[in-house]
Amino acid sequence: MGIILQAKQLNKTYCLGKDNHLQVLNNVNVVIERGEFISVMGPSGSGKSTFLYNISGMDKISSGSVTFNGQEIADLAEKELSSLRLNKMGFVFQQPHLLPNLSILDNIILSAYLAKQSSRQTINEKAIDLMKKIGIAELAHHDITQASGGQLQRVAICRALINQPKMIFGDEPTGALNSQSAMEVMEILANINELGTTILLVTHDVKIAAKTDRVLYMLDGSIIGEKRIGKYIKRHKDLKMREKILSGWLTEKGF
Ligand SMILES: Nc1ncnc2c1ncn2[C@@H]1O[C@H](COP(=O)(O)OP(=O)(O)OP(=O)(O)O)[C@@H](O)[C@H]1O
Repeated sequence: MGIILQAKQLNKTYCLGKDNHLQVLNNVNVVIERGEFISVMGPSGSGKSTFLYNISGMDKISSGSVTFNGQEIADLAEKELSSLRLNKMGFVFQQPHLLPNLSILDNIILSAYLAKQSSRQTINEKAIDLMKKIGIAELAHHDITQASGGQLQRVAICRALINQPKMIFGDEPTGALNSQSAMEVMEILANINELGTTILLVTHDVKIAAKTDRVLYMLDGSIIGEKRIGKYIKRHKDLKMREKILSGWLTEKGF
């Protein structure tokens, strides 16, 4: 398998003004193996999103080290970093952030055009294929106003997958969805992970975390514990047991 991402002594401090600094990440160490499906939990304000932005190169670390695919992110020039995010990483946020003047298909293929990896025809075929797998092929030529929240989040997942990333980062990807759509999106992410893509997502929801292999618990900018629950096997009884184990563990942590 091997390591895809490693953070060592990662610190992030925001400057709020003269002599006013806020340390949000505090000596965070983490090793993520290829193919893992990880969730990050913890109270509001504990630093989960900041952690995600700093390990994915979306924000600049203050000190320490983050390596992705063996490459030190802080050593990359802005152009190399953009290329890394475009070609090797996929992002899904709480809101899909789609462009309103483009069709759903064009929203999905835009980053593939920017990546310039394949011809226009190949990209279109790949996008349609992805949309079929994710159950939204009929929406290809629709406007984004013609789709539901759950469908738009599937569009965002297709967009994140179009350049075949090594790893997907999700910041509350199911946070704005009703429980049924949230579970459907989680099934899609679990299937993507089964095919080998590493996934890390931030969530407040035990039901979401119960479908991941390992849960990191963040408090006051540090990872203070982790729970390995292994690969999710799609059996209802098994899921209930995983939720129960996780809930007990989170209660111990004071969540
Ligand atoms: N750009 C910024 N400038 C200054 N402070 C920030 C910035 N971004 C985040 N913070 C602060 O960092 C702390 C951690 O925020 P972060 O969003 O990472 O927490 P979180 O655990 O993801 O919270 P939530 O669960 O509510 O989304 C908070 O105190 C927040 O106010």
